[in-house]
Amino acid sequence: MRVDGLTKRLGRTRALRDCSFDLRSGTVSALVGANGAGKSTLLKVLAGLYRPDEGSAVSSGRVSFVAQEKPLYRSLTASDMFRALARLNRVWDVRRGHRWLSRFGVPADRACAKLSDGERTQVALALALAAVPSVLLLDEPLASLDPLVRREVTAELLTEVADSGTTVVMSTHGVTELDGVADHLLLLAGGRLLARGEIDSLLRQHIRYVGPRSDTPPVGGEVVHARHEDDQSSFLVHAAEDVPGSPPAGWLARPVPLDDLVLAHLAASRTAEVPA
Ligand SMILES: Nc1ncnc2c1ncn2[C@@H]1O[C@H](COP(=O)(O)OP(=O)(O)OP(=O)(O)O)[C@@H](O)[C@H]1O
Repeated sequence: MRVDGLTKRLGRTRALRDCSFDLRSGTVSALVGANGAGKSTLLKVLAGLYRPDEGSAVSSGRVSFVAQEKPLYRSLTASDMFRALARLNRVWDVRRGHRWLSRFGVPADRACAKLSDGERTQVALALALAAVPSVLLLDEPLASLDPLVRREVTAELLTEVADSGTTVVMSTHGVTELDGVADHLLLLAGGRLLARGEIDSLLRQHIRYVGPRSDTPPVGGEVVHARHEDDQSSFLVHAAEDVPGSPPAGWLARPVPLDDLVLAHLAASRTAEVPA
């Protein structure tokens, strides 16, 4: 997947601004950002539902998209939809779809209108997987699922995509759920990509320094967050390169968990003025 200088306007809103990133096939990316940051818009451009105003977005192979609203035919059962879509798609693995539903105990012979919200999510995921996609785009797929099923769904999805080499981009507000699941992070704020890259590298490059009261951090790099007390300062620094092993004298260096890293960037983006 290659996105280059992507800008998308919706009405008078610039929902995406000059976004660029590449994703190798088989990667699993967490797409995070505040409400209105542009996550759904990015997924819709990647799915080919929106055309870029500037720049480009190219995904190779078959693309499956599970939209946030999970539109399904309410009067049809999952089995009805599997049959109908088998006729419309050249590649269609109905057994894979049914396997997913049985795994989560979702009835394939009940009209979607009579399923719970979480069960409808499972039908939407089953349809997306039955299309045997090379790229799987999921817009907040976990939102309607209970905590135990969330964990099971992410684990099962990982197994499914690892076996097939599928590239996954999944938007979410629950970053902790994707810790250990996603290998890439795409962090959007005001339509711009604030941070992106391999999660392991981002975690190595973000360090919290705690030391004597100071207006400046003890090392170079972007200050994502700073807090000052009477005789102590704390800086969360994003270094361009991996951070050296030992901190400067008088300072403690602490690793930053993924959810803290994301929250710090989101908080910083809220206070920063985003130029129109
Ligand atoms: N059809 C539309 N017309 C005009 N503006 C729109 C339209 N759809 C979305 N927007 C605006 O584009 C921006 C990005 O919206 P988007 O739905 O992509 O955000 P999001 O990150 O998915 O948010 P959420 O986490 O709340 O789902 C928002 O400011 C939103 O108000």
